[in-house]
Amino acid sequence: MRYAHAVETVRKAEGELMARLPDGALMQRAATGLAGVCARVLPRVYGSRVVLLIGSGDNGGDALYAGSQLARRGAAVRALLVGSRVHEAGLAALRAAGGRAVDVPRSAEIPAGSAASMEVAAADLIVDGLVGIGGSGGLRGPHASLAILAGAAEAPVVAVDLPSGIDVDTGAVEGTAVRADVTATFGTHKPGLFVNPGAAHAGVVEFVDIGLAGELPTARLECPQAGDIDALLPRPEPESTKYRRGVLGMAVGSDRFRGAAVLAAGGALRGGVGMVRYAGREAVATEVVRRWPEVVVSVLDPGDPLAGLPEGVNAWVVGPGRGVDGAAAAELESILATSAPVLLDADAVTLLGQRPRLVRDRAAPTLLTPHAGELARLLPDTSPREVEARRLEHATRAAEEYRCVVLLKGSTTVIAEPGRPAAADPTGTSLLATAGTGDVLSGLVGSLLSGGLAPREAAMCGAYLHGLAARLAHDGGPIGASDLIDALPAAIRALRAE
Ligand SMILES: NC(=O)C1=CN([C@@H]2O[C@H](COP(=O)(O)OP(=O)(O)OC[C@H]3O[C@@H](n4cnc5c(N)ncnc54)[C@H](O)[C@@H]3O)[C@@H](O)[C@H]2O)[C@@H](O)CC1
Ligand SMILES: [K+]
Repeated sequence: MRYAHAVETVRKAEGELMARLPDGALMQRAATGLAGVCARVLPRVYGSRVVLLIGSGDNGGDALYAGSQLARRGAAVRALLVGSRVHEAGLAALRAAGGRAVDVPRSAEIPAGSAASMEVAAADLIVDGLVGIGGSGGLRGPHASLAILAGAAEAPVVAVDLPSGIDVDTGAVEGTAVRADVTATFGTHKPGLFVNPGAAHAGVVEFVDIGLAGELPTARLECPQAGDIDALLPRPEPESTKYRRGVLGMAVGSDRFRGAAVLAAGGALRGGVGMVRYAGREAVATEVVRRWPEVVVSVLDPGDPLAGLPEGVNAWVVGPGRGVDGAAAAELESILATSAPVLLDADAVTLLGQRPRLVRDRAAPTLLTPHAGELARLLPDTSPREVEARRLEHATRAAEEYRCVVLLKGSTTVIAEPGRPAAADPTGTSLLATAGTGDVLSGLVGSLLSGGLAPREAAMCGAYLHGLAARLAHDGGPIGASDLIDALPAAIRALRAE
């Protein structure tokens, strides 16, 4: 598991650790780790041209000390000083090691042909020490110009602690931010490194241990790795039966959206469910069985559909392609009245917006799996764009307001549960942005719920496998939701191999 802590927590932990260590010891640890990351990114250190972008805080100090270590190993190191101040001891160390510093004019624009722009263009490696956890908002003035120059340069960019300009606690990017190839982060991960758009600016994140672990409380955000998912995933045991492995009820699809039912059932079957019990109209049930003969169907009578809902299931998936009419609302209410865990997706999430108490007052576990548009409907005065820009914040708010677990789908899938650290899925990919992939996810997560995982853990495992399956299914061309289903067994096998 990778753990991320909010800025306030990092500062407190660093303060406590610093009080017990000699002056400057933490910065030396950070700088040594950073220099090691830089040395691995460069084909060779000796003779390389390294350009440091230096702001006025300790983030610049880390970069200056790391630069001094690289200079001692024979790199030609230039520091571009852009802040109103500079970390003096770091600068002295760089100079003593043979590095040079150039003052960048404080004007907003850095003209082409200026010394700074030529240094950046000719670099073999660019180190972003503009701002770290002390940053606020998008980059301003010459900081922004340097970030843009670094983005246009050929050289790889290593960010110090985090890419300057991303919001550390949320991953929001409001204005200009550095785009890094590698981020060397100190002491603990920061939430913005795991959540887009911040995550996309961070590149590969390398953790540098500065001995902070003992000072840190419970994480704000967790990012599961293959081994965590493997450990959580229910496995069939010798005494397993189809009932013990889980019976999943599915109220999905409609005459208009038959494919949603077929895809959701496929996601469930390949997720390892013991049995799928599909409930729906005859035409849909026929399609489901044609594609998946192992599904047991309950054909619902249009005159009295609630009477036909199967009993004895140990989790439900409701909503994809089901519609938002009165019958769908009555069905949702009836399923939420059971004591089984229920996953609500798509139309069921939309219906919930008008009836929040259905979930709020529920004793049994409930999991919502909206995309940004659906989540926006659950929160008054919130637009889908706002949800996309600050995913973690909005998923957390919805989980608290509806007192349930929320998996927010999208560019980074995040999972929130009141009183627990949020989780960010690391496998997401834009390959998943096609019709029907959400239906597959609902079935997959439903199968894990029916297998006995709690909603938060089922959501974490489902999101991870869903993204991994997309990556495995991809062989250069586009993929569809059906390909994801086919790739799920390989994704589960790959967990063990990783
Ligand atoms: N506190 C500690 O114990 C340690 C801190 N370390 C480093 O110190 C960093 C934090 O240092 P600081 O607290 O000095 O703060 P930063 O170096 O992150 O930046 C603060 C400075 O940047 C300016 N600034 C903020 N937002 C800006 C924006 N959007 N555009 C332009 N300028 C902006 C501020 O005016 C301020 O002068 C960490 O990220 C890490 O790199 C490490 O050395 C490890 C130890
Ligand atoms: K930085």
